[in-house]
Amino acid sequence: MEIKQVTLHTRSEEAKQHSKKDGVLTAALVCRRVSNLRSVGTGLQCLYHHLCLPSQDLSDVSVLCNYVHLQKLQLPHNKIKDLSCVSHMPYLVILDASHNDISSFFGFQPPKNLKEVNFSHNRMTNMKDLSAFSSLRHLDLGYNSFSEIGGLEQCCKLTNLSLEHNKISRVGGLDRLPLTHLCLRGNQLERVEGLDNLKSLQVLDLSLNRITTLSGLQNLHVLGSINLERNLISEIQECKHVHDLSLLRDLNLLGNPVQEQPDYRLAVIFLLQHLTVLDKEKVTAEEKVSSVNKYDPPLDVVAARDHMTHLVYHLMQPQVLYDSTMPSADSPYAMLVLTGPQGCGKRDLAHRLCQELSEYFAYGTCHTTRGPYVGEENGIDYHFVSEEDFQNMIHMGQFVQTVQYGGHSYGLSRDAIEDVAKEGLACCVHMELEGVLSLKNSYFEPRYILLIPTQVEKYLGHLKSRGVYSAAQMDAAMSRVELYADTNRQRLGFFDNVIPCDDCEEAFQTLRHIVKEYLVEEQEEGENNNRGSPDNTSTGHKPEEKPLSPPPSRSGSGRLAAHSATALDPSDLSYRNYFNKIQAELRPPKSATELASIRRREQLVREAIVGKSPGIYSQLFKSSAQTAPSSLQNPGAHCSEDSSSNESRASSALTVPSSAGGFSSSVQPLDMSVLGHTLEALKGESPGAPHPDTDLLALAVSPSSDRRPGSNVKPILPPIPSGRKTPASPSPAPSPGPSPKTKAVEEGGDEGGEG
Ligand SMILES: Nc1ncnc2c1ncn2[C@@H]1O[C@H](COP(=O)(O)OP(=O)(O)OP(=O)(O)O)[C@@H](O)[C@H]1O
Repeated sequence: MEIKQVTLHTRSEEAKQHSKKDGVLTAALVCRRVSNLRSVGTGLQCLYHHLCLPSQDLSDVSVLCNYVHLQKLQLPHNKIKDLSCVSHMPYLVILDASHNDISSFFGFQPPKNLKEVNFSHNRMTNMKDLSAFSSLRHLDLGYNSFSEIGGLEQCCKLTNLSLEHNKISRVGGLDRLPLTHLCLRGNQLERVEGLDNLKSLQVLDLSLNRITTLSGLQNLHVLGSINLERNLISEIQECKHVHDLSLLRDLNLLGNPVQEQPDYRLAVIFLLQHLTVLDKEKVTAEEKVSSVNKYDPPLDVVAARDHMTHLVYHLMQPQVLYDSTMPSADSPYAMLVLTGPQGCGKRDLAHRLCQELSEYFAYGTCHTTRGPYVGEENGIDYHFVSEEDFQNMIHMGQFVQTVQYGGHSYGLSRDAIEDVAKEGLACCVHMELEGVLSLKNSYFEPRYILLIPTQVEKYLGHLKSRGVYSAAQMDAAMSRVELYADTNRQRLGFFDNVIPCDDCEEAFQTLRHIVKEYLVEEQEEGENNNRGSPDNTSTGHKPEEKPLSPPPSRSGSGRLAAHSATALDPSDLSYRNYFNKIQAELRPPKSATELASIRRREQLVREAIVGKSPGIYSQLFKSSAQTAPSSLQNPGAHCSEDSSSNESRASSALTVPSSAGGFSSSVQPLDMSVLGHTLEALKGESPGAPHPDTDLLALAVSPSSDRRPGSNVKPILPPIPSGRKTPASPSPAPSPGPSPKTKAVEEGGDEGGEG
């Protein structure tokens, strides 16, 4: 057996010597750089089949004419101009001549099995007919100076073609090629054309061009990845051209003007629901859910929205639709909010109140990302959750409001309120001022009671005695007392009552008294409209404690002897009715919105019962003109009650103003218009509304003034409520004479009262 070339030397040294010989490749160097020894012909002879000579400064490789058996030739990063030696290599399969000085396009006789050619980074300008190279599968012609594509028509096996970074302004001549991968990155394309018949195309790179539309891609049904980074696509509606590409998983629109569109990512994710990667970022399950909830909310999400507009849970449950023993179906939830600076004792008071008046109140357990303090119990004091779970809940739209406090997130979930409401009770929660501001912008209308420390030393002592706060935390808490006092001073009626909380027991007695006043007041069915002086400060000195009389049928006395509902039997129907009445009375009268909303909900439930549900996507974008409320774009815009117009109140339902303490909410405001459309679509009563069968995309992507999906469609909003005017609700606790320790607070109250 004869072995023609043997390589036993240190290759790097040899390479250096030969590179100095004017770039002429010698047999000796070849001899040292060949590899892949294999037998040929009769099997009596062995030859090397591969030659690899990168970065050798070679300009003359004519010696290779003698190496007829080469199958793989790699000569990248040299200075080669002439590759005619390849004409003598009939068995060549792979040729890499990238990064050379070659200007002649395929300037050699065709090796009949040539499958892969890399001519990138050369000096070629014109493509010529390659019909003699019919075995070609991979062809890389990137970084040359081609301005036109041509000569590939007969390359019937060509699957991978790269023409990146050339000067191509028009695509043509690729018809019917079996291309699976095509790269036209960095050319001068202004539109997608000439690709229509590439039925096998899976990966398309059109980045770094000047393309303005995705039209031209719609027939590429097996396309899985499109890179359009840094083009000129400016409209989300362009996605309609790739909407039917069911295998599309990866789309890159980075660096396009469309990125500036509001809600760009959610809208694209909604339109292209098969995407797993958008703009090089994985599409998360939360994003998919959020996008569907936003643009095509299922019935339960519509129901959740209704909660925000005071629609009622019970109506969604046909079995309780006409259950008269349930809390009044058309009433919103009752809520009591205790607010005040951290550590002022409001949480203990809330727990105690719920314990003592358990027939009326239950504690609304919030979620938090902070860890439990010693003695705290999960599910009782808080639902202690991870940051990730908290974020997930936000994405799923489960929170009514959230705030950041002391580096942790806190949130009140709809479930927390509903769980209490399902028991037929009013929900008692505690929260910081930012939470109150958030609720004030929602359709919840709780009673707000401010608990405020008036004696610095006592408050500090209390904070210290808890043994859980750092000095910085205590400073932060102390510094916020003035914020609360200021708010009370400057915003008349902002809090329904103010209770000094220096003494816990006294504060509790006052709180209980106030709450009882609420209940008595409501029981008297408006007979007693005098809910106290304009000064909302209460001290617990009760001028007279009014008994809360049970209905006449009830007897006995309990813990709250004069008025205790523990004496009542909750399973007793008359008790329930009595209770419902009180609970209904606790709430302000229904607004026009509530009534309209309730009517729509009833209609929706009726439709649902008879099996009629809105078709998928029927709400998509029909109403999206309103999908980015101003509050979303400008979260601080609605921090003042006074500045909120009715409409902005509606749309900024869950926004936490940033001005008060710099907190912000992560919960997206709800899109009221979606609700309106959903219901109108169901009822078919909206003359201007598109029919559910109307082409989704036509609706979704029509040109719009504000460039929002579907914003061309006039939204139908439910009527905007006037909302309860807090100042109109007088304080239930008559103001006794000022005591010295409440002076600071009362000064504010007096001011307000005079105002
Ligand atoms: N959902 C919420 N929205 C707004 N504020 C909240 C919410 N949940 C809790 N908070 C408030 O965040 C602050 C920090 O809560 P944390 O439970 O850590 O306080 P704390 O040290 O136990 O004090 P406190 O006894 O006042 O609750 C408290 O003032 C609490 O009332």
